[in-house]
Amino acid sequence: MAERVYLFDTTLRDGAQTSGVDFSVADKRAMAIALDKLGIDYVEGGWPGANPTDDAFFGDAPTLKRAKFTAFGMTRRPGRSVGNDPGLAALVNSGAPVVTLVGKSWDFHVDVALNIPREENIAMIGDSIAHLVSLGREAIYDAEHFFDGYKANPAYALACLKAAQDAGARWTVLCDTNGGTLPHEVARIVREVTAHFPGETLGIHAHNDTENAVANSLAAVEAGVRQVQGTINGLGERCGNANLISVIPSLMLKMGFDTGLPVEDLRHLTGLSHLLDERLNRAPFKHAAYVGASAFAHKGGLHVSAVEKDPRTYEHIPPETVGNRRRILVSDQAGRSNVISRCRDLGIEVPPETSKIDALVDLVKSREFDGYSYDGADASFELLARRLFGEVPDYFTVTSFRVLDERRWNALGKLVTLSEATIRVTVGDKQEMTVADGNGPVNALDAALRKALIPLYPSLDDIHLTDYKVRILSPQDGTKAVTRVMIESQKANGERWTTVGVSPNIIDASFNALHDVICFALLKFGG
Ligand SMILES: CC(=O)SCCNC(=O)CCNC(=O)[C@H](O)C(C)(C)COP(=O)(O)OP(=O)(O)OC[C@H]1O[C@@H](n2cnc3c(N)ncnc32)[C@H](O)[C@@H]1OP(=O)(O)O
Ligand SMILES: CC(=O)C(=O)O
Repeated sequence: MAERVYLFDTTLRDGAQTSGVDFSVADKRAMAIALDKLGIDYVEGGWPGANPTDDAFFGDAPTLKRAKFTAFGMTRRPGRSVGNDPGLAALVNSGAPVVTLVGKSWDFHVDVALNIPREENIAMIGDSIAHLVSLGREAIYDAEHFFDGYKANPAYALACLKAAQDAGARWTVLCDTNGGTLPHEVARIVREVTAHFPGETLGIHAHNDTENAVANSLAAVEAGVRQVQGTINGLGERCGNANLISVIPSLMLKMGFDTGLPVEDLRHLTGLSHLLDERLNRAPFKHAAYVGASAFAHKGGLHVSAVEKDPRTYEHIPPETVGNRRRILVSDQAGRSNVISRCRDLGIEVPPETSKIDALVDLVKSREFDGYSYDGADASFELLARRLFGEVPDYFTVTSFRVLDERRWNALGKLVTLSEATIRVTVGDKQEMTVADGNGPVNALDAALRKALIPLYPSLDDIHLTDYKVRILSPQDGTKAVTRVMIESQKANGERWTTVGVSPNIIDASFNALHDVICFALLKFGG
């Protein structure tokens, strides 16, 4: 039977120490519930007594069905009794059934950061853990800087662990607080520690300062620890903590451990990772292992050709196992297989003549050479393919446009820049000329184009531009540089699509991308 490894999530505590992260009580509640639903064993909610958010969160703690809700804090202050320590009192009063206490285990830290006798630190650990245990709490000792401490003074580091274990700690967790320990050192030290304490009482808490937090956590489990601490998406102080989104499937699928989660539930990992990004208002990291949009995205022609035959040729696991999906990209690295597969995904019927596919591959490559990028602009790729296959009607022709920008002092004595666009459009035998203002040249052009087209194609009325990105492709050319514009649009029904335009003239590049926005909308949603 597979051995059990316990999962401890500290997204809401160490994750809250990430620069730029500021959880609200509602964020904490949503994440705690999601972590519980996944089946994490311990959910550390924060540090009661440290700030009003954590006080409010613990004051009205979510009811977790499976996970043990955990409070975090530190050992008693030097020179105080446990019964007279406001920090410990806040932890006890939080009502959390489990309390994690951070305490020193590196003699250097005891000397420098606490500046107290080394025996007093050991007493602080033992007294504080015993106090919690006497009050019926499950107590966990996070041995801060354990690996650095063990390298400097193994006897002292082990004595700190012993104090916690003797006092009744359920777990003593070996922390690589500065994140500088490498996997071979973690493996060696954990093996040595398991000669003194059973692995079933030991945990690992790894920081990512050498990009090894996940590797260190897996090495520690391999060497004997049975609890892994980490965060969703690797949040945490400085470079972050071990990313549980990678740790969990690696433990289960690659190392054969039981984490208490059924393998089928790994499919929730991608959603959980995205939920955190949404709460933090961050774009998901495309290249994240297992759950990123690129984790199973195939670009090279040789890869796609083989993946089409059997995905195992270039995929370490089936993407669906973790709730992800395969993506076939089309770019200048593509061959026929990419293009055929992409067309199929987009519901484009692939013509039987290989010459048409070859023509599409050549067209994609030559447009990418000019600066287009179809990797992230599916709508422009679909239009390119369907145009080549003769499937896109001539909805409208823009015979000319003109954009004027004027910077002047207005009647109120304020400096303003005004934009105005004039556009001439032919639709069938009708000709339209419209003029519109905008808060910039692209906005004015967009407004003028819609003004001309909406009376003829009312379905365009509920389309909004949700993102507009400009990239300079030849910075060495200074202001003459070629620019690439990507526009993301959304219809009121929530559908989103991205188009691309390229030109040395930024207005022209924007117009090309806008033109595709409108053509794609007409193709998909009709007039
Ligand atoms: C490795 C880790 O990530 S541990 C978690 C770190 N997380 C945080 O610090 C976030 C939350 N922290 C806070 O809000 C605040 O630091 C508080 C409320 C906990 C404490 O605030 P303050 O009382 O103002 O103390 P401050 O933060 O300046 O310094 C920490 C104090 O704790 C002492 N201390 C540090 N570790 C320990 C420990 N394990 N046991 C007892 N005391 C400790 C320090 O020596 C220092 O004491 P001093 O004030 O006498 O110099
Ligand atoms: C406890 C903790 O966060 C650390 O030692 O890194």
